[in-house]
Amino acid sequence: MSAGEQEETVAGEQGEATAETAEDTAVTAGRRGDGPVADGTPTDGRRAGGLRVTGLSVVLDRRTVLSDVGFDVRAGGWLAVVGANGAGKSTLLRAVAGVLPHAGEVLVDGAQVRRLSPRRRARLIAYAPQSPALPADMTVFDYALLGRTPYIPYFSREDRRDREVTASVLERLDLTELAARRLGHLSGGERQRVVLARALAQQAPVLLLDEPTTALDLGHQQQVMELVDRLRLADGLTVVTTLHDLSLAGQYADAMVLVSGGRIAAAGAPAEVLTGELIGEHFDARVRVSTGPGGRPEVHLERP
Ligand SMILES: Nc1ncnc2c1ncn2[C@@H]1O[C@H](COP(=O)(O)OP(=O)(O)OP(=O)(O)O)[C@@H](O)[C@H]1O
Repeated sequence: MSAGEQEETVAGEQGEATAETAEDTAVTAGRRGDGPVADGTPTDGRRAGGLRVTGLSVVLDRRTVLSDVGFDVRAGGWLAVVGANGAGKSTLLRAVAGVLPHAGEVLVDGAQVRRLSPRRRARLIAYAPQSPALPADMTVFDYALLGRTPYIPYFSREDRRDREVTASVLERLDLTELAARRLGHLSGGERQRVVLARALAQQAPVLLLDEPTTALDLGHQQQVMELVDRLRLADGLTVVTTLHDLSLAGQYADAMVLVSGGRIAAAGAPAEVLTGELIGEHFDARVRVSTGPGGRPEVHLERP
């Protein structure tokens, strides 16, 4: 049984089914059925990889950790989820990934994810957790190959294409040299890239990444973010990622939600969310926000 299955379920009533009118797609964060749209364009949640989350609530250990969270991400959009420690970001990603019991709805291309078999769901949503327990004796290649499981028929083994996809992902993440290495013998940053490799090998249209860069050196941070962005632009991948590095989030995401106390406190374009005022209020930090290339916000810590 997974950790998610052991955790306590469900707050509040079930969320509504997908909304279909223009009014229903209005950009009003935190209301059931509403939410920001990754590029400011309304989405009907029915295009390839379009993600809609409505009325998402999670109770853990009798405590409401997420309350009535809603947002839309257009197919091919990149939504960054930001917020202070304990705000509920990882919980949000885990609920969307379907590994945590929740109230509310998650829709991909209009389909209610909770109604799909785990196998069908895994073909739609790939999730790279922050620091999963890894089997120490498994090789890097075999672990990344697990991403192909939803495509391998029951009672069969992977085929040549599964191995090719896996090898190609490892190469793009600088992991080819480590393919035969046991997971127990990797550094923190190498482990993090292997977890990402497994998610990418899944080739799902929606990719959820929980803090994908925390253990990475600068070069590998850039490599991972650029790779994800290239996949997004080339294949229309829809990306949702939590990120503590607000400038990095502002550089890559085209929409942002700020989570605070389990609710969405602000939502919109990065420049609308990454303001000195909002960061001061929700992170208890003093910062200066400047405008970088392309008008994207850059956040600098300032000594009080
Ligand atoms: N199994 C659990 N039982 C009870 N409370 C939990 C459980 N898991 C997480 N929480 C609580 O839920 C809240 C949200 O946790 P979550 O991990 O989603 O925060 P986060 O925003 O991702 O934080 P961080 O930035 O530190 O990673 C926290 O207060 C945490 O202590």
